[in-house]
Amino acid sequence: MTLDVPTLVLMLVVGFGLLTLLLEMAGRGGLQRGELRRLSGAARSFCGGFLCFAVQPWLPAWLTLLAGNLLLMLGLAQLASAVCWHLLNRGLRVWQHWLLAGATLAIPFILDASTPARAGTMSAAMAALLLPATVMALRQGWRGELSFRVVALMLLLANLALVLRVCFAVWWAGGGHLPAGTSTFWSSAIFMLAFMAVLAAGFGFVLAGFERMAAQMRELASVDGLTGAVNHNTAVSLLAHSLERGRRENQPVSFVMLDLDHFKRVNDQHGHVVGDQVLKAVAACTRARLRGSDVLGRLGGEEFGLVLPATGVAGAKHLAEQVRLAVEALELKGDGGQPLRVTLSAGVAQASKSDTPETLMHLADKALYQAKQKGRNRVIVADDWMRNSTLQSVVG
Ligand SMILES: Nc1nc2c(ncn2[C@@H]2O[C@H](COP(=O)(O)OP(=O)(O)OP(=O)(O)O)[C@@H](O)[C@H]2O)c(=O)[nH]1
Repeated sequence: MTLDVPTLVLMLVVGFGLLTLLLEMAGRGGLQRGELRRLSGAARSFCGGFLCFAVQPWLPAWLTLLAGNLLLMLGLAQLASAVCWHLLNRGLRVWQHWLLAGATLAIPFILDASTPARAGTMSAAMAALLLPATVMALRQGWRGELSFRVVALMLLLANLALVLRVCFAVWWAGGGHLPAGTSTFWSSAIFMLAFMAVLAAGFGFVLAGFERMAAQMRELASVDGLTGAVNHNTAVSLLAHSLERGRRENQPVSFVMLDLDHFKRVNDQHGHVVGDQVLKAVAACTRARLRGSDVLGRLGGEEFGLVLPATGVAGAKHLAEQVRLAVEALELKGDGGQPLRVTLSAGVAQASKSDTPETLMHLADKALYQAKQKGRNRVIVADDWMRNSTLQSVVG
């Protein structure tokens, strides 16, 4: 198979056209992220730019070169901006806008220059526009979505190809040439390679957008938006997992149920906004006392649960007591800015070999009930009597 420049140009027109279509569909399908809108703008500009080169035989060369290079330059700036938005949630820096403006204004002046001079200058400007985004994608993007690594590698390849083209142009302008006048072909082919890498980066970007959205959906489905604690279902699943692991590794597992005392009064006296702030503060102060392997779950309104792997009843009681004291010491503010104090009660239970998440939570709930009965603001550990009555109620 032999490849010529018009075929390569046409392939890029079709490729960027498909990317534009894909991004349009993704946008309509709900993937309306800022960076993908910018990427869509970039894909349109690239498609338009290569279309200008494709119609070169039928239009004045100066017009197609001017419009084509302008659109490619604009596309690269939009691509760099999309990378910035994806990684840092911000647009291009002011100096990048100046670079774009300078490169754009320079285009009309280099149209009359020799082919190597024009190719070298344009490629250098394009590489300069793309370089900050490439470095950012390699440094920050590498730690993000796996598909973004494709973007980072393809941007690196595009940058390398553009730099290679600059070197080739310098060598060419200095009198070097390839046999049988193939210099123009190779200069164009390296240019096309750079934009094929940009095209691949574009498709990688779409995948990264989907990957990020899927992660956000997973988080939304498992985490309580107000407190950041995992929700009820997730807490139960994680407790089941910890019980299974505890049995296999012969390690104790404990569960603590925490409930704010007279929380209804807080809401009634200070309103739901203050109530929400209290819940957030209690969750944050509890989380600060947990190990990395512990789990804080929001089981319902003002009720939280702690899943404590590799923790016996003494450790769990100690932790619950620490949380109780820390919550009691929290300096909160009511709706008028007046000091507001809250307390909580806790029920602690250590799992037996045969416990399921339901029986263990039921047991901790019994202990919590007794803590409330005994006057609140205290920690009660489930005893044998509670365990027997729990078993009877579960079996019965
Ligand atoms: N602000 C706020 N309040 C909530 C939320 N979820 C539940 N609540 C409130 O929490 C209160 C729970 O009240 P109760 O179940 O009577 O319990 P309590 O007043 O804490 O009394 P004890 O548990 O017996 O000490 C209710 O007023 C609910 O409206 C929430 O997400 N935000």
